Amino acid sequence: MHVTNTDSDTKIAVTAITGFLGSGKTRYINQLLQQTDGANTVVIVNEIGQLGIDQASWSFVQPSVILLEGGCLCCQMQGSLSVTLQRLFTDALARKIPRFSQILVETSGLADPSALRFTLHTDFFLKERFVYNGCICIVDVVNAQKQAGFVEWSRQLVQADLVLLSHTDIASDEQTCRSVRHIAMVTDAPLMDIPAFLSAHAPDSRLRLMSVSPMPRKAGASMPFLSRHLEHGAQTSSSSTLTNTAEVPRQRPVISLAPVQMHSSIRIVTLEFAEPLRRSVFNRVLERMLERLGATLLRAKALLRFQGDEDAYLFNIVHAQRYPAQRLGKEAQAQQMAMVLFLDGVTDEMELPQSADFYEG
Ligand SMILES: Nc1nc2c(ncn2[C@@H]2O[C@H](COP(=O)(O)OP(=O)(O)OP(=O)(O)O)[C@@H](O)[C@H]2O)c(=O)[nH]1
Repeated sequence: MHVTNTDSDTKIAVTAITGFLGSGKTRYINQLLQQTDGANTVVIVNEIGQLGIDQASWSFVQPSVILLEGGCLCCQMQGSLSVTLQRLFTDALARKIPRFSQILVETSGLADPSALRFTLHTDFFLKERFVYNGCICIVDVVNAQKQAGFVEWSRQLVQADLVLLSHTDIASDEQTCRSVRHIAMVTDAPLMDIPAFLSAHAPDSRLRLMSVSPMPRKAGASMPFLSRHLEHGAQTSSSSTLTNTAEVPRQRPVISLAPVQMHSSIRIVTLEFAEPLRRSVFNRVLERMLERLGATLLRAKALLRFQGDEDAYLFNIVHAQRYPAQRLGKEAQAQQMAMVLFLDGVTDEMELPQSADFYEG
């Protein structure tokens, strides 16, 4: 990572936050924004094969989140990223949205983050106005051994300027040591565990660590600030949205994605649910599904509602680890219910889960 003073003083800093499926990117950015003045920051979240599931967990923290969904940054979404960055710049210039000094791009768990750098360096408009500020790669030390076999894991790590270790609170010392040794074989980027990183740096110096020089914030500028995009129906492409669910949740369009997509060897299955589920049936079917999928399941995420309950819930599963469901606020009420599964090693004989399974149980 090398940023000249001139660049970092005058251009908007763009930082890639990468890491394999379920490594903890969303959680890390949430923590970072809670501890810093997120008002000068825009977050762009790239999701592959998902229906705004990450956006649901975002809307708690701050609404300056833009979702690029339906494909991967390194494959289908590069054009949408350019358009989104251009649009942000011109809207801030025209004072349609408050000024911001940095952008965090959360890549999908399968993306090659070099696509971001490439886009910023090759697009003339972007090159003049934005500066690549480096790449933070989050590595889950509990699952690093399993994930290191995937080319995506190494590609992300190779691009890292800083490696942050997640799940150290639940990892054994042995798991952490082995993961650190493995990481060191791929990159010589500095490495820290996330709690240590967050507590060791005051918010300002944390931003500077990635060579960001925060610009003074316009007095009175406050979030939420992206509603204009919605008012003008600003969609960057048919498969991406520029949206602010916290402010106008019901305007978010429902997008139907291909139910099965591939990314290298990984199969991405999206299940959509039209009606709230019965909790007991869901739990039973989920257990059965996890057992049946076994080691083929790399990651599952779901945003669901249940009969007799107004709230929506976010479910996170990483390999065999099922995290406690997270109750979401009212903002998530209008969001499409969906479950996304990332599978590896699926054979043709294997029956893929269907949304109907969760109603029949
Ligand atoms: N105990 C613990 N749980 C964590 C940690 N980091 C993430 N998690 C949990 O792991 C699950 C996945 O975390 P996310 O932040 O959604 O991961 P992600 O990298 O954004 O996931 P994808 O976008 O699907 O690749 C969530 O339930 C998190 O709360 C950590 O350091 N410790």
